[in-house]
Amino acid sequence: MALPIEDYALIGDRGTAALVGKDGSIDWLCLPRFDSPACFAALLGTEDNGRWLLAPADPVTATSRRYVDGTALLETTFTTAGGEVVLLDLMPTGDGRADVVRRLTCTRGTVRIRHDWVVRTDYGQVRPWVSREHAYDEEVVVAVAGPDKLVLRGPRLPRGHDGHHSDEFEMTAGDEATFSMTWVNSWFDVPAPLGMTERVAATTREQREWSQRSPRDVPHADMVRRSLLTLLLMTHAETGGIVAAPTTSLPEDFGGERNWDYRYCWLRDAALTLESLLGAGYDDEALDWRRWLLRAVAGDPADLQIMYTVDGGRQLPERELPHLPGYADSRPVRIGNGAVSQRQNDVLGEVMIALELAREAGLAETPNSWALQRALVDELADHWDEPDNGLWEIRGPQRHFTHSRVMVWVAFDRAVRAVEQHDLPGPVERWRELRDRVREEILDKGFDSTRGTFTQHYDATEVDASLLTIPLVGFLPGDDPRVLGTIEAIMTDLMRDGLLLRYRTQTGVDGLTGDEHPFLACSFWLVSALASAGRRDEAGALLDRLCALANDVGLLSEEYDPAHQRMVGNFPQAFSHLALVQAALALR
Ligand SMILES: OC[C@H]1O[C@H](O[C@H]2O[C@H](CO)[C@@H](O)[C@H](O)[C@H]2O)[C@H](O)[C@@H](O)[C@@H]1O
Repeated sequence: MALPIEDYALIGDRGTAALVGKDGSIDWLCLPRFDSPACFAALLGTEDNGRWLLAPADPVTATSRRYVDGTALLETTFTTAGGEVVLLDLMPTGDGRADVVRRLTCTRGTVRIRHDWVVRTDYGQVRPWVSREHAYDEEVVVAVAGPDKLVLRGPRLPRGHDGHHSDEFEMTAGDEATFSMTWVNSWFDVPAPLGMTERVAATTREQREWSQRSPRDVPHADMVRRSLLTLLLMTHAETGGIVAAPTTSLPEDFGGERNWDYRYCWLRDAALTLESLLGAGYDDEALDWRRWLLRAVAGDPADLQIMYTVDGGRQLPERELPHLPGYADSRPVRIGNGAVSQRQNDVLGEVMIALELAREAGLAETPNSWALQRALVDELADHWDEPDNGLWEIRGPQRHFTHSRVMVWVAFDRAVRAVEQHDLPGPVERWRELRDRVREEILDKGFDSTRGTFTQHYDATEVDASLLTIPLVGFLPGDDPRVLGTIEAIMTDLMRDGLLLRYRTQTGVDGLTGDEHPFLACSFWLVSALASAGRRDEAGALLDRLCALANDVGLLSEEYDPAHQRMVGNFPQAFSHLALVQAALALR
């Protein structure tokens, strides 16, 4: 049985990432890429679906964790009656390899350690062939199945029984034991051992240098730093693609069907991530992502997808994995994502905002980069009035979602500004005319003058938390009475225990069964909207409360269940962390 979501921490090498539990077990790891099949999938099943445990065998009386300052190196300290042992977990970056390093150091007394290495490839389903081999003057344990080869190294290698490789050994104060696991394709030889000391030092240095550039003149500067570093870990180093989260199917509703695969690059989430990185002064990342975008979207603008694989691939068909029982029995476990074929009209607006910010940060347009934006805006100009599935990717009927309409306005607005302010070529008269038309339409059909609020879609009287972005994208000023009315209506209708729901599921708008919990990004948007309305004290108090919801190492999932005080949904979630950064910047 997996731990509560908040009991996990993230380590990663910017190619993939792992979740390490407070109990010393790595319960989720896909190798070599975020969206590769998992070789440790206990998170969505049992330890027999694969995990790697290193922890005291004796009862643990206390556990504490922290990231080594400014890095994603995780340190877990276990105390037992007999002593104390510190477990350092990391995935070295920057060398193009896929390694996990786990170093145990006994700091006090004597501690008996339990080691359990259970590899199950293909999302916890396939038992590999495991053998001992000699390579590079040492004995190693090698697990092979299909395309995967996993090589375990260490001072004491575990022995096989019942599909597990296990061991127990004693450590006394001053002892150190370092284990590593390396993935290669099965047709390659066992790779050379890692230059451990040098790679650990280099990873520490790289991450520290990067995170030291994070802004300090913002509230919750440490949380902002951790969020930015978490977003960096979700950015694929080689391709520049940014995943929405490193997990699949952590449920939005425990025991329910709202279980989705987030290990892909949504244009919306990636553009918003980039906006927060640029806002925090990280300009270099914009170039990598723009290159990613140009490659992913290349071709006919009519073929634009709302999400891609991290290398820009277009195929991510949704399917279920019946062999996994799911986190807390939440079935089905899904891989791939059916939302890929949806129409979501907000996406281009998000992309145009991010690219405008990049331009303003000094990233010059190339002929290709502007030609692409122009082609996409022209394509939108031919379809701007069509209904869509909205940013929440509802699986019910398509609608004219007010948020999507506002983002259509944004797309035309940023295109007009590119011509007016950056001298880029384009049919500015047509874009201006469409921008003004969609604006009038929104104010006419998306606003309920009786209640004084914008509405979820043109046929609804319901509100939706996405409307909080209206002042943030510049559609109306933050102190406009229509914005203030919308903030009030959202706080009245969607607040649950001080946190915001995205929308009320009871209307059936999303075409799904079950309910969901407050969506953390929406509460961060409320912070930003309150700040733009001049209500900075209220905004600051809400930001304090939201930051306090992060787990002990500063990570947030997608949603939060205030009644049971637990995290819900995929973890850690870029949407939550990027919105945290933007909220803190709004209160700078
Ligand atoms: O709630 C239904 C939808 O949930 C997922 O989408 C959510 O996550 C996306 C990635 O962070 C985000 O872009 C979107 O705005 C969220 O609603 C899921 O991926 C969808 O398939 C699902 O329909």
